[in-house]
Amino acid sequence: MNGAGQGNEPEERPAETVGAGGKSATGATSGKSATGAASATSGAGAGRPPAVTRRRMLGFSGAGLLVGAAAGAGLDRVASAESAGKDGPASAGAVAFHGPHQAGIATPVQDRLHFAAFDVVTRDRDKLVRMLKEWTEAAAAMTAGRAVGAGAVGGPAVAPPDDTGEAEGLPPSRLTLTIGFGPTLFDKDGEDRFGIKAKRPAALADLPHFPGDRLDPDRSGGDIAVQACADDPQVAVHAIRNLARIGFGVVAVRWSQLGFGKTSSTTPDAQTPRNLFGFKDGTENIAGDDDALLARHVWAGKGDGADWMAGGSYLVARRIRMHIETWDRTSLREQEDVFGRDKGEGAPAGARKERDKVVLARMKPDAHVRLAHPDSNGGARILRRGYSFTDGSDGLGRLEAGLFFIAFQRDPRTGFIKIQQSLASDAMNEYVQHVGSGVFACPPGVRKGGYWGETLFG
Ligand SMILES: C=CC1=C(C)c2cc3[nH]c(cc4nc(cc5[nH]c(cc1n2)c(C)c5CCC(=O)O)C(CCC(=O)O)=C4C)c(C)c3C=C
Ligand SMILES: [Fe+2]
Repeated sequence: MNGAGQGNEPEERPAETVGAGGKSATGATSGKSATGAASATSGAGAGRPPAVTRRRMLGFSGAGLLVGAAAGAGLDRVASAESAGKDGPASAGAVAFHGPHQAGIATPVQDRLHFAAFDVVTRDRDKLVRMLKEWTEAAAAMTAGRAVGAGAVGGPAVAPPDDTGEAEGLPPSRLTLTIGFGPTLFDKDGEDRFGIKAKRPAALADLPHFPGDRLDPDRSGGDIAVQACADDPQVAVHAIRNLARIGFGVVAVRWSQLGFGKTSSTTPDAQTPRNLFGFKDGTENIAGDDDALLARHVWAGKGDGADWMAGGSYLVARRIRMHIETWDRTSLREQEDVFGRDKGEGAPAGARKERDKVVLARMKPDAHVRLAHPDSNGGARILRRGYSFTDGSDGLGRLEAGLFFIAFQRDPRTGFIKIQQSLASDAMNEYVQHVGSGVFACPPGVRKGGYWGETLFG
């Protein structure tokens, strides 16, 4: 993966490396940095391995960290030279925030997710835009491994800190923040709260009811969604928490979801991850550096009917409960028939290796892969970026576990909706239930000096 698909330009940022004892490369252990910004060397980061830390890193040129468009070979090399910690070079890297497309779509998938859907609680368009600008500044800082504003301890003692502080001392962890706008932002019960109703893309259609859906309204919808992905859950949670704090009075969290163990990747050369059914998941996903497939199936284009979305993409999220106890009492043969791939290797039915040619006719007619395959859906393809979740148990001795399915596409009507309609006869339906849902228009990437949603509101 070389980041070509993402297209975000490399950024060069000065960075400060901190030793295990909390002593910075400048020799300072606490107090003000060269720019006067405060930095704390104890607390969350104490005792952690040397790493590029998320603190005030301005004005320091001694230990430059090149942050690339994606955590490709070049980035990893620099990160390992400057900042490899116990989690390895990849987790120390930063992913560029600015560029033609938002990061978090075609960029390599990180290990952890914190997804949050917000309701806008004001009717004041100016306030909303102001918040989006503040969010953008905070997002650019956090993804680069810096604290928000004056940081956790850099502001006046009489005011709440600009940054909540729990990510102090942690590396950027490849944090990406991806924003999307839901249908209700444009039109809530017929009301045009922010003067953007006419700009609602036809592709941002409400998802229809699918057979078997048991959607919880408290885990569905939302005016704005933010997908935070990182290799460290604390970094992802810190990002969402700080955006929610900044947005107080303008937005309120409607629902959120934590995820672990990515179930698809955008880097086919890496080992394919497994889902909670124990199967390799993401084998046939769109690769993050496949510019032709991304242009055709993932990025919205200028001629697609909503100019402000050109370079953006549509995110569909589904909280899918997996009845793993039932699954675990199912024979191996039945499990493999359900998917049409074998469990050990991930090979398609009748083949030996994961990447062997798929012959749909060798699969059961109701096999998941057969029904989801482009040949069964008029060529439809989506980029999957889902995560497993477990949210405790349900009081009936069952784990509340499943897949938080996320897919990006150029148009949900010809992407997710088309495929999900085919999956009505999926053998897997006996073992899963869709309990949450959302669809969001993710605008193009942010130019330097711009803000999230500028093409829509500007
Ligand atoms: C509507 C889209 C899809 C939903 C919802 C979905 C749920 C879901 N999938 C798995 C596990 C696997 N899916 C696999 C392949 C696959 N799935 C979809 C779409 C949806 N899945 C597509 C488009 C594909 C690729 C089909 C192809 O081109 O061959 C696989 C096989 C390996 C792979 O290619 O990824 C597995 C395994 C679960 C567990 C799940 C809901 C809980
Ligand atoms: Fe699937």
